[in-house]
Amino acid sequence: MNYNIAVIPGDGIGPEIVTEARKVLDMIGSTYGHTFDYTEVLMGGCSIDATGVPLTDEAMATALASDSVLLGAVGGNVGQSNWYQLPPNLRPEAGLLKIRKGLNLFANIRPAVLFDELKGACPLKEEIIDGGFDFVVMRELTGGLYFGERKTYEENGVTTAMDTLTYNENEIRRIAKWGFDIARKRNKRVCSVDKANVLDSSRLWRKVVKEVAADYPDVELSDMLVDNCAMQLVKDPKQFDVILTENMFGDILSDEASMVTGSIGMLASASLGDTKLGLYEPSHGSAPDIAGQNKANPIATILSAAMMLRYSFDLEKEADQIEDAVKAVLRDGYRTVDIMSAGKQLVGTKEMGDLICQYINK
Ligand SMILES: NC(=O)C1=CN([C@@H]2O[C@H](COP(=O)(O)OP(=O)(O)OC[C@H]3O[C@@H](n4cnc5c(N)ncnc54)[C@H](O)[C@@H]3O)[C@@H](O)[C@H]2O)C=CC1
Ligand SMILES: CC(C)CC(=O)C(=O)O
Ligand SMILES: [Mg+2]
Repeated sequence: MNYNIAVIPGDGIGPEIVTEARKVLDMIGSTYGHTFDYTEVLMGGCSIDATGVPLTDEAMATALASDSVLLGAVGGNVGQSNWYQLPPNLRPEAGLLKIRKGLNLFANIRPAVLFDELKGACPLKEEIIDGGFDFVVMRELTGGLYFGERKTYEENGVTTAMDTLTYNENEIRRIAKWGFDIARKRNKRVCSVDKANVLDSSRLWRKVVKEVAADYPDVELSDMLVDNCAMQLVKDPKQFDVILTENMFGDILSDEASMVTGSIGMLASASLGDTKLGLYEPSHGSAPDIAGQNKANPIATILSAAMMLRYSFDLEKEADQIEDAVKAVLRDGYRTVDIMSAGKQLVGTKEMGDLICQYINK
């Protein structure tokens, strides 16, 4: 089969990690007789430099016409630049928000799995991670605070800035169904995370999630406040199967979840909607502090490419083979610097990609 993939390398480490994911896709393609045709698309800071905007209409049209989208990361240097003072629609991240909304990708799946091979890189105590853990963060992706009305205004000589967090019941219902459907294929437990003790949007969230739960009597539902969840993730990650939550809470909790798996460089992600067209990207950002140094861990992007094969193209066997190759490379002791521990062999971005390709055919 032939598949058309829109590729968005983006900024910072984006081009380096996407190169490795493409190598792995090509290796799996040549093994199974699939062809992946790539069309490169600009988004983020590189698009602003070239066109003046973070995502052009033409780039969006290319993504819409593709079978699937592979993304590295976008964004500038948080510590050292004034990027945050640009108007919201001109920040590199605005391209990402626009493409998620434009492709109607409201369901973001971020699997947090502790590979046996990486227990040494996990900061949690041995008795906590004994037996490993495997949960997913199911994050609503096109609503909430990142898409609400915002403004900065002067009143009585005082500058005030405002962001709004809005959800309607339909947006909550459709993501809740995704959460319960995924739980049904896993260990049948949904933990819905909100801030219903304070926020009206969370009170509605909790009510609608309970209504949806009535259609899934085989799935156990629990509710948890987000501050407690942040704590429980490091106290006892094994308790979770599917964490169902809104956009900003899911953004923050998934970064925390990544660290208990060993590194942010390990956490893959799939953004999906009502069609087979999905956007696949690592959960991390453009990591400007290590860009261009062959230090970035490409595994989150490579595992995201495996998710593309599974969710957009129904290529289960091929996706399994990539995941097995990643585990085998880790089992044999190869590590990028973010997951390095004593007695292991340090490799760079490119070498990690090459190793995973070699192990696909072992
Ligand atoms: N999906 C996206 O495109 C995202 C973009 N961003 C943007 O990225 C830029 C940088 O944001 P930060 O807050 O620094 O977050 P970040 O995720 O880029 O980096 C945080 C820390 O994790 C490390 N790190 C990230 N990915 C890594 C990898 N694959 N291998 C090894 N180490 C890795 C970085 O070196 C850094 O120390 C910002 O402009 C931000 O808005 C942030 C998150 C997601
Ligand atoms: C633009 C941000 C919402 C990107 C991000 O941090 C994420 O999706 O994890
Ligand atoms: Mg994030």
